[in-house]
Parts: sequence; C-alpha cells; structure tokens
Amino acid sequence: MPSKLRKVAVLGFRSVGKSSLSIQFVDNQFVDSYDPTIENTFSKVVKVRGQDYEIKIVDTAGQDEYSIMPSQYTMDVHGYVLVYSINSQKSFEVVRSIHDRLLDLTGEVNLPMVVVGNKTDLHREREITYEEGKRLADQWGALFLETSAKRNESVADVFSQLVVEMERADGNAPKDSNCAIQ
Ligand SMILES: Nc1nc2c(ncn2[C@@H]2O[C@H](COP(=O)(O)OP(=O)(O)OP(=O)(O)O)[C@@H](O)[C@H]2O)c(=O)[nH]1
Repeated sequence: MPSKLRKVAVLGFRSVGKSSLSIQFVDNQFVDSYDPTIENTFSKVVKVRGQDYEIKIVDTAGQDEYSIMPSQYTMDVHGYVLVYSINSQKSFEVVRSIHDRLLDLTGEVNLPMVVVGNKTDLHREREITYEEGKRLADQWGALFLETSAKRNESVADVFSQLVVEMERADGNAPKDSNCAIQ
C-alpha cells in the first residue's frame, strides 16, 4: 500500500518546544540550546494501523497574540499541533488566540488538532494544570496530551493520535480506538 502524505503544522508561542518536539519525533534527540525558528520542515514515515503515513511537519516561527498568521501555515495542512508550555500561562493564552485565527483563516469550525502541554519535566514550575489544558481541548473537540520533549514522553503519541484524527476528518473512521505506532 503506498504511503499517504499528511502535512502537519506545529504552532505556538516562542520557546514552548515546537522544534524540540519535532526533532525528538523525527530524530530521537533533544537539543538543550535555544535557536529560534523561522520555519523548518521535517518528514517521517510512520505506520498507524497497518498504513504508512509520510508526515510532513512544518515547524513554524513562535507566535504571540499580535502576530499575523501567515496563510501558508494552513495551506494544504491536514492537522495541527498547538503547543504551550505547562510553566507558562502566557503560552496557554497564545494557544487560544492561535486557535481563533486558525478557524478564521480556514473558515472551519472544527479542525484535526492536538493541544499539547509541553515541558512536564518542569513540574515544579507548573502554571497550567492538566485539567485546564484538557478542558480547553475538549471545548474545541481537540485531542489533548501533556509531553516532555526533553524526556521523550508522549511525543510520538502526538503525531500518531493526530494521524487517526486526520483520517477521521477524511471520513475514514477507525474501527477501534487503539492507536499503534511502529
Ligand atoms: N525542560 C524542558 N525544556 C524544553 C522542552 N522542550 C523544549 N525545551 C527547551 O526550551 C527551549 C525552546 O525550545 P524550542 O524547541 O527551540 O522551542 P520553539 O517553540 O521551537 O521556539 P521558537 O522557535 O522560538 O518558536 C530550548 O532551550 C529547549 O531545549 C522540554 O520538554 N523540557
């Protein structure tokens, strides 16, 4: 079976770990240094439920509530990863404004999306509870995961669960909710 191409945009405030999540997923490594992104693309083939998917990840520049979102961030994009950092209330607020702008830009009311609370290893600095993150995602009909790009916790789940969600949006509803990634 030929692999299906799925384009995913990773969006969020500056320094929340968008690049780190992408690099951890694609290359299985964590870089401690901080190098602001302009825009990067990564690609990885994963198998979900026996089907190969080539996931093309667009790692975008950090946004804030005043940024004008470039329309190419939604061009041919099948799914979205909206990242905040659990130790930053500000980054949580920015996720809300990015979500609003995505709906405006696409004209959709519901998009295949995972809301990600990253940096769970910094639990002593936590400002956003798990419940707050989950509540926001539920409100949007989005998936929710907390991750640590540093410790490689739940990083692959972000992309495998999003694949299932993108398939569902395509009308290919899965028969069961188990999600295996190989
Ligand atoms: N402790 C911890 N640090 C992290 C984690 N993820 C990323 N970082 C650090 O946070 C900083 C920013 O990470 P990036 O991945 O560059 O963040 P970004 O969102 O791509 O940043 P921009 O390109 O500015 O938008 C870096 O110093 C990373 O090492 C994590 O899960 N835990």
